[in-house]
Amino acid sequence: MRGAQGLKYKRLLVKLSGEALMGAQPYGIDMGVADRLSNDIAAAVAEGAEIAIVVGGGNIFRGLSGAAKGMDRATADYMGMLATVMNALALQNSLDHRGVQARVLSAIPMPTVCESYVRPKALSYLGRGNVVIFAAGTGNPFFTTDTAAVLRGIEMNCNAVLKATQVDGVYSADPKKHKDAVRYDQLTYSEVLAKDLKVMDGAAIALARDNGLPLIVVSIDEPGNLLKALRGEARQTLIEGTG
Ligand SMILES: Nc1ncnc2c1ncn2[C@@H]1O[C@H](COP(=O)(O)OP(=O)(O)O)[C@@H](O)[C@H]1O
Ligand SMILES: O=c1ccn([C@@H]2O[C@H](COP(=O)(O)OP(=O)(O)O)[C@@H](O)[C@H]2O)c(=O)[nH]1
Repeated sequence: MRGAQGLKYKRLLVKLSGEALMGAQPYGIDMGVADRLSNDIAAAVAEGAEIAIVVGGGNIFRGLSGAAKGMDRATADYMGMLATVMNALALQNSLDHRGVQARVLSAIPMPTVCESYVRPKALSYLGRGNVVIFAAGTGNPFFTTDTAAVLRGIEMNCNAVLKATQVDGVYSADPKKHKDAVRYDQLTYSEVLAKDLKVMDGAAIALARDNGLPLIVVSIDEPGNLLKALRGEARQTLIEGTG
């Protein structure tokens, strides 16, 4: 039975970093982690939420690392975007096994592998309760999947973008390196940019600010956090507003 009562956000864009899918492994996809994330997504869909996902590719290939080894940055970035497609297919497969219909839409057309991104098609799938997984980032080199998440979040009329990460919010400094870092419950976009808080890249924050799209940063290590975030009950940092 679908009904979105009690949800603060009905339509959410979830950004999953490639590293989230890696689990404790040094590289690649841990299907156990993909399955745990799928359980959270399935629970959210069962509550009537409309879930769109942008997956990263950092567990397989990052353009910047390729460029550091002497590749052309644009070529390396295309390889990074292809890595996101692999992650998207793994996640789709995992959702499929839970009876959740998920569609992979790629910003780089590859018709024998998955569907291509077409905005009205994506909107129609979301309206029908399908999970939509956006692959290949924005389709352009020199961008990140964080920026792709905000872009698709705006295009899909999402109520917010939720960045599912390894920390439980935005801190005054990287909490993995600074034990005394302070966690914020709420920040404005301008504060994140002015303090240079590196939880999402500046292009993504500026795009969200210019379009008034709220950003939520939560930990994915805690099972059930997605549903809590949709209800507005998760331990998180909310980025919105002016000032
Ligand atoms: N000010 C900050 N607040 C929170 N996390 C931060 C901050 N600065 C750096 N980080 C780091 O950013 C990481 C989250 O970014 P994420 O996008 O998940 O990683 P990736 O680099 O794989 O895209 C956290 O694991 C944390 O260690
Ligand atoms: O619009 C985009 C999105 C991603 N990428 C490339 O894909 C890689 C993987 O994405 P990202 O680093 O954002 O993944 P995450 O950190 O979320 O795992 C990046 O390093 C870039 O090389 C790109 O070129 N354009």
